[in-house]
Amino acid sequence: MSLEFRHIAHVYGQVRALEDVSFTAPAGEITCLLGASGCGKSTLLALAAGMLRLQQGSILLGGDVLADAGSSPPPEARPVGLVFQDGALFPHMTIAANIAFGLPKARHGEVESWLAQVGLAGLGTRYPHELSGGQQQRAALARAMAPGPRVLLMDEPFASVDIVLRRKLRRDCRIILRERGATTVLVTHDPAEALDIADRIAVMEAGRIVQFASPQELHDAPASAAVGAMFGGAQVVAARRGEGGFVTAFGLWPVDCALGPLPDATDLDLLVHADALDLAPDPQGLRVRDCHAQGKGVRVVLVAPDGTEITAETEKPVNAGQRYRAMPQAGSVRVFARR
Ligand SMILES: Nc1ncnc2c1ncn2[C@@H]1O[C@H](COP(=O)(O)OP(=O)(O)OP(=O)(O)O)[C@@H](O)[C@H]1O
Repeated sequence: MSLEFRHIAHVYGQVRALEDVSFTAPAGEITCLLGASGCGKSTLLALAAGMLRLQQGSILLGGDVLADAGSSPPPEARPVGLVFQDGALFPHMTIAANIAFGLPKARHGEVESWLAQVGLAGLGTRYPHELSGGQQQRAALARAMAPGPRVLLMDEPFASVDIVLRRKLRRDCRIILRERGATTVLVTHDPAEALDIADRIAVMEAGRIVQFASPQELHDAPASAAVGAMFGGAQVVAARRGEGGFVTAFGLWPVDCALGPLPDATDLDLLVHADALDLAPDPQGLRVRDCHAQGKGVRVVLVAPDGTEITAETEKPVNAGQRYRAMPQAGSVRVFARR
């Protein structure tokens, strides 16, 4: 069952948290709301959950109105499951009792199979404080999913778990959610997490959706330089269209470094991947500020005379005492009109 947001706007007093947000989380898929702190992700989720009343717009579940400005059913009247950052298990109940909580008595026999599904077989008699953070989150996931909600809303569900376990947990979680066919909306501020778990990503900026696309589409065709820079080592370089190329703080870059059509604008943002920059010694070039071997390659931070920095990735360490020219490879730079 799809979850559709239509023209949602929300204010807290003078603060405009959401402005004309419209998108559809497709049935059975995982949709991530991704954006910096304060962009409105949690507000959107709280509106869907019924923890906030809708002020403007409507939310539809499977094509039927779930809530609008005239009617906003409370959370318990909505067919949605909720998972929050801290898991929020009931501390005085065992894990099994937590999972059984939302189930009718006749279905309590299903608890064991839920424990097994989330990798907690044999731990049902423990209390939440007797589990690790990751185990608690998995129990919270099982508790939210056991009643079979048509929609699952998750706000930073892996935030309290360490980075190694987090990766495993979200991959397990993706498999369980996809197998169950739950329509999921998950809030995160971490682009890597969104890429790892989502079928679709709604990228938010200051209360608006700036792009709604699959991870592949975001990688191949970001809507702006800022969106592109969120994913995978790319950086934004300010430039001006000039005679023979792009005038940047790092020198003149030839037009053939551009990928795809050029926008009809003078002020530009260039999206450049660190590993697409070639460095060549140049006494008039950029100063090396840092050179850090990371195992796979070497990260080199260079500084232009005006203090602007750029990062390159090279195979071998550079000479920190030398100056270098940084030149993007042909066809490696996406060019956007500056907004
Ligand atoms: N109860 C509130 N009263 C006033 N302003 C609020 C309230 N809740 C949120 N805001 C403001 O609304 C905007 C959106 O907040 P929201 O919590 O939805 O963002 P977010 O993207 O989820 O942020 P974070 O990642 O930090 O949780 C922010 O400017 C925030 O300061």
